[in-house]
Parts: sequence; C-alpha cells; structure tokens
Amino acid sequence: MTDTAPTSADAAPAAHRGPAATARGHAALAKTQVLIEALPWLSRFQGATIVVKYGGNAMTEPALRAAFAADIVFLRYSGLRVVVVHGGGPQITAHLARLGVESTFVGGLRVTTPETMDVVRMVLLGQVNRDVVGLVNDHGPFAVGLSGEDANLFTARRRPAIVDGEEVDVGLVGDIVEVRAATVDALLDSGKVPVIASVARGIDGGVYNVNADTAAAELAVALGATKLVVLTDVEGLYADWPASDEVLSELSITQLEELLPTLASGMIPKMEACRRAVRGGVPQAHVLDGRVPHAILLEIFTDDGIGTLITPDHEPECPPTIQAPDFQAPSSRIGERP
Ligand SMILES: Nc1ncnc2c1ncn2[C@@H]1O[C@H](COP(=O)(O)OP(=O)(O)O)[C@@H](O)[C@H]1O
Ligand SMILES: CC(=O)N[C@@H](CCC(=O)OP(=O)(O)O)C(=O)O
Repeated sequence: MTDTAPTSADAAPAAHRGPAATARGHAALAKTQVLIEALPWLSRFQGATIVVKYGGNAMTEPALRAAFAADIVFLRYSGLRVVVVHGGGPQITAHLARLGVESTFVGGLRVTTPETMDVVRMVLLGQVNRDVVGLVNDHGPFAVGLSGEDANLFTARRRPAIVDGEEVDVGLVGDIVEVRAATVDALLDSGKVPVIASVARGIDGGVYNVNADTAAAELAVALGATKLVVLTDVEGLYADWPASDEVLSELSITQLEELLPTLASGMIPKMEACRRAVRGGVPQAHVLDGRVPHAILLEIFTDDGIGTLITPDHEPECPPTIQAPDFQAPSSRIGERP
C-alpha cells in the first residue's frame, strides 16, 4: 500500500461506497476491536512512569530488537514516561571470549576483575547502549543514552554474591546505594526516552559492574514508577526450573520471598530486583518473555496477561490495580513532541 493522504472518498461512510467498501469496512472492524481493547489501559497508564529492563538475551534477533524499539516508541506516543535500563551479559561474555577470557558467574553475578570491568564498560556503553539508542531513534529523536556514572545517577558499594547463605567475593560488582534521578526526570519531562547502562560510580570513586535487573529496580523505586517490566529469555518464572516449565503467572511479594532461596542462576538477581521494586513501592513488577515480538505491548495494552507478575500482598480490587502516581500530570509531560 502506498503512503498517500486520505481522500474525501476514503472519509465517506462505507454504505455510500458500494458492497466492496462495506466488506472492507467489516474486515477493519476487527482492528478497531484491538484499539478499543487498549482504551482502558491507555487511560490508566497516561502519564505513568514505566521502567523497562532490556536483558542481553532478549536482544539477539534483529527483528526482535526492531520490535522492541517500536514498542518503546509506541509507549512514548501513548503518553507514558518510558525509561529503558539495559543489560548485555551475553554481549560482554562474547567480547571477553574473543579476548580469550572465560566468564564466571556466582549467584547470577559476573566475577569482575579490573580488566573485566574495562570490557563491561566498553561493551555496555560503546556497543549495547549505542545500538539501543539507534534503534529507538529510527522512529524519531527520542532516546538519550546514559551511563549510571553520568551525573552520579547510580552510586554503588562493592557487594559479595551469596551462595548457600555464604558471602563470596565477586570483585568489582556493586549494589546501588544512591540514585540521583533528577537527570532522568528532566529527560522524561522533555519527552525523551532515557536509555541507561548499568555501570555505576563507586562510593570510593571507582567504577562498578551492577546487574542490570538490580539497576532497573532501584531506578523504578527512585522514580516512583508505576511498573517495572523485565524482559528476558524465558516465559517467566518457572515453578520448578529446570524440571518443569510451568510458569507462575502471579505471585504476591510474600510468596516470592518464600521462593527466593530456592532460585538459581540469572533468576536470583531478577527476582531480587522484582522484590526490591515492589517492597520499594512499585505496584507491579513483571517478568516477560523478550523472545515474543511486541511482548510489552501485549502485556500493557491487552487483556492477555503474560509472564510472571509480582504484586504487593494486598491489592485493591477496584478501582484498577495500577494507579499512575501522576495521572493528572501537566500536559508538558504527556504527548508533547520533543
Ligand atoms: N525458576 C526459573 N525460572 C525461569 N528461569 C530460570 C529459573 N531459574 C533459573 N533460570 C534461568 O535464568 C535465566 C534468565 O536469567 P539471565 O540469563 O540472567 O537473563 P537476562 O540476560 O535476560 O538478564 C533463564 O534463561 C534460565 O536459564
Ligand atoms: C554484576 C553483573 O553480573 N553484571 C552484568 C551486567 C549486564 C547485565 O546484567 O546483563 P543482562 O541483563 O543481559 O544479564 C554482567 O556483567 O553480565
């Protein structure tokens, strides 16, 4: 179909344009249903802040990357304040392998020597961040890339991994102790989409490798976000992984905390991040399958719940479970073209 402007004939009622046009009109009805289904969700999320964690495993296919960028821009045009915090674990591992360095993870965290830290910083900022910014900006001048070091967005303190209740040193890995979200807020106010790499400045002035799930959760709390969405490479949290692939579709924070000690590998920081977000006041943390094209749009704008949703213990039943903190946000925050 060519991209021509609608004519007055297009605008005429279907009944005045003969049987073929009427049939076309009926076919189009299905599309209007999809749009109408989105209406309550559009209203609910208007002006709300949503933090999307984009995991390195969800970035592998070019078509999926393009679909992700389109979703982000769709959310932005729909009046949401969208922040992307990205990982890039597989990309860091691939680069280290090219340098002949093997990657080691303990409790889901990369063992990070000073040499590894240089590669983490280079790959996350020089490669992954640029790629995500570029994909979003194929749709217009929205994305602005940042490191957690910029304007001291994230300050971190060295942390160990915990294995069977024991602390294990994993090198230059940090936990975020302070978030200065003013720069991110200012970008959101001006209609931009901040795209943030999970590298942090240390309280000792050094540079720390922070798990991207952890960084996304801390930022969601600091921004008073309505929702944290974590995109990964599984359908959600499996009840008995790896023995079963039954997805737990909804968990209260207490149920999650009971499960946490039984979790393995990459799910540990992911579910700890969801716990941190919900305990920190974010009403919903959602783990979604980033291998499903347009998973974010499916989750946010349709009635089909997918993935694993973590909520506080006592959800209000009605009105809606999600309340945008700045529902009446000033118009300069919503729908304004950058
Ligand atoms: N209970 C579980 N449910 C689902 N996946 C699990 C579970 N426990 C461990 N995993 C593993 O965690 C991985 C997701 O974490 P990770 O590889 O760090 O993803 P990402 O790169 O998206 O952050 C899954 O691919 C799976 O191998
Ligand atoms: C401390 C730690 O493990 N940091 C991660 C940071 C990137 C990340 O979290 O990437 P994904 O979201 O793709 O897993 C790492 O070095 O792999």
